[in-house]
Amino acid sequence: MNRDWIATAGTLSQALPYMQRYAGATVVIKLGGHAMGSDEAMHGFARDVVLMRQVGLNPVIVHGGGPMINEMLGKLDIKSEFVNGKRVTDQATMDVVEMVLSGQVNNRLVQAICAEGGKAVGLSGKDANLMICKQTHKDLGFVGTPSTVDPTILRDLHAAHAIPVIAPLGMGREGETFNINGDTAAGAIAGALKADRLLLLTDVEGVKDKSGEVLTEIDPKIIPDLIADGTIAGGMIPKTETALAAMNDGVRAVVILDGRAPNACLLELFTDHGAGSLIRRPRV
Ligand SMILES: Nc1ncnc2c1ncn2[C@@H]1O[C@H](COP(=O)(O)OP(=O)(O)O)[C@@H](O)[C@H]1O
Ligand SMILES: CC(=O)N[C@@H](CCC(=O)OP(=O)(O)O)C(=O)O
Repeated sequence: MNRDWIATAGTLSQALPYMQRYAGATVVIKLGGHAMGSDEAMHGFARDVVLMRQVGLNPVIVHGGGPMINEMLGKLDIKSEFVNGKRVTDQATMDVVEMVLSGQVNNRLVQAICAEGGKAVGLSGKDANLMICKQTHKDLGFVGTPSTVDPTILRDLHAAHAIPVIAPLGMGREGETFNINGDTAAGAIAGALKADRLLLLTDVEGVKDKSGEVLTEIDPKIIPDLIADGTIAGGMIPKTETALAAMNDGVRAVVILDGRAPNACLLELFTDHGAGSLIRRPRV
């Protein structure tokens, strides 16, 4: 039993009503490469996911791995560049991306969740036609945007009490392999599942305003203005755009939070104060 977070949360009695409220809920969690830096962080995350499953939630994990891909490309002396947060992906780069995401990062995360007592099953967007992609933009090469998402396999895995762990890769109609930005993949999967929550775990506490304060709740209507005036920039743009697209597809709420903080997901889901920046339609 994971007791650390109970100490942080205050009391178990505070958490219980939230656990009951979320019983049966689908929660898609995107774990970015920066948030899974150390083995300790990965195992801490794995423990939280196992506890979620034990109290009756249906977690779906989508991972990134940008820093790990960079490291391998560096070793192989392959240069890489990003345009608007997306990696320009030629065939040689695609081969490395697939090897690192499916062969290394996915396997390690599956292993960590299994070691903590969960039944994790690793797959990529290619498995069971989970994500069929179209090319995002010619200039980016093999970068894909999911055009058809079939979440049947994820429902089957939940019925078997398993925890799906997904590498952000997809298949093209011509049999190509596409590299999908991790946030985009998580948003597409959350939308297809009409998830109750999409948690985007990153390396900052949340979305910050101009003065650097974390915005604990954001009305989706103001996000385009925050992007236009430069308050939201860089890697936070795809995250907030993913949040808007996922909510459009029927996801109830999205939270952007610090994945490096201990018990981040549990504190978000099972405490009064939550964590990070909550994006949802204001109640009327
Ligand atoms: N308004 C903002 N609030 C918080 N972070 C922001 C904001 N605008 C830009 N950022 C940047 O976005 C980064 C998160 O995006 P990214 O590095 O792509 O994360 P990840 O690798 O976890 O997917 C933060 O580290 C921060 O530098
Ligand atoms: C198209 C594109 O940019 N794909 C990403 C996929 C991994 C990812 O998203 O990793 P993080 O979440 O750790 O940033 C990449 O090649 O780096």
